[in-house]
Amino acid sequence: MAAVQRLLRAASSPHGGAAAAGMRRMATSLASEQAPAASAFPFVGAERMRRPAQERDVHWVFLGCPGVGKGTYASRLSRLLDVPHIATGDLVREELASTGPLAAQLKEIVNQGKLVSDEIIFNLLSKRLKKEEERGESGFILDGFPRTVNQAEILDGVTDIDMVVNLKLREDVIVQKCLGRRTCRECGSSYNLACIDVKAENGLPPIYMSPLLPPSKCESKMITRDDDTEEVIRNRLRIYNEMSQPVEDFYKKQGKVLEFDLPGGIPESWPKLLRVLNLEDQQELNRAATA
Ligand SMILES: Nc1ncnc2c1ncn2[C@@H]1O[C@H](COP(=O)(O)OP(=O)(O)O)[C@@H](O)[C@H]1O
Repeated sequence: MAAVQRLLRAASSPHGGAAAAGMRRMATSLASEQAPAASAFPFVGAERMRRPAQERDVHWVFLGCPGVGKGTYASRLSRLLDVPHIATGDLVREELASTGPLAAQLKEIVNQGKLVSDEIIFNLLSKRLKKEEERGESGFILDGFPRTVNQAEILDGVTDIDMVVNLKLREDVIVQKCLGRRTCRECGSSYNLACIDVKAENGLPPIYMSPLLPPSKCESKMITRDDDTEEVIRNRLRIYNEMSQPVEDFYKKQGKVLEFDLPGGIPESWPKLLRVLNLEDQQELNRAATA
């Protein structure tokens, strides 16, 4: 983890761009600190999953269009496996909500649905990883990062990503889901007011997703993200297809991508995801431990 951090710090330094070649060299020298390369789909080994989180060393990436549900499933898996869920969008929003020097600059970029610079992202990420190291945490489930091939290459230079889960959902549903997203301004819980019920068409399956309504304590405190307007959502989808789709191809070439078509809302999708990840046993073990 320290190696990942040092590299991300180097990438976010003012000389980061010019130091690309140096970064590669650094990555090579840091390689000796890394664990031996994992097989493409280590999660299929149930034994590995039964080991404590420190030994399991989960290094996963969640890809997928804005609003597809990366945060929902990545955070559930992070609780199940006891590894940190690191969402760069959350790091950006924390910075936005602060009085830090970056806040005004970030607001303009994010509210237009554009990507913030790699330098800023590496900076935020390296601060987050430093906290993780101080807390003695290990492993990660990354959500919203990498979003460009450049980010993927830098990450690839320093750490071995075991698996990339690519969540997929039809675009018309994604727009409805983003428009329905709400967060409680007090406790930070996420909800969705959209009731999605679309028929099968043009070879696409029907899909039903019930709304995820807030409990009464949160009802009057719902807020909508400034970048969840239809215009900005469509812009984010366009930018995703242009900048982040190539990241899928980057990892596909490495044989690390698990494609996951969401069959519906959480009640339908979560058990299916656990099944394909071979994690049903883990859920049972956690239940037994907390019973
Ligand atoms: N890896 C990244 N690279 C560049 N910009 C990012 C990255 N992660 C998040 N952002 C910025 O934060 C915004 C919100 O990100 P996120 O919460 O992941 O949104 P989404 O719902 O679009 O997946 C993005 O639109 C972008 O401006």
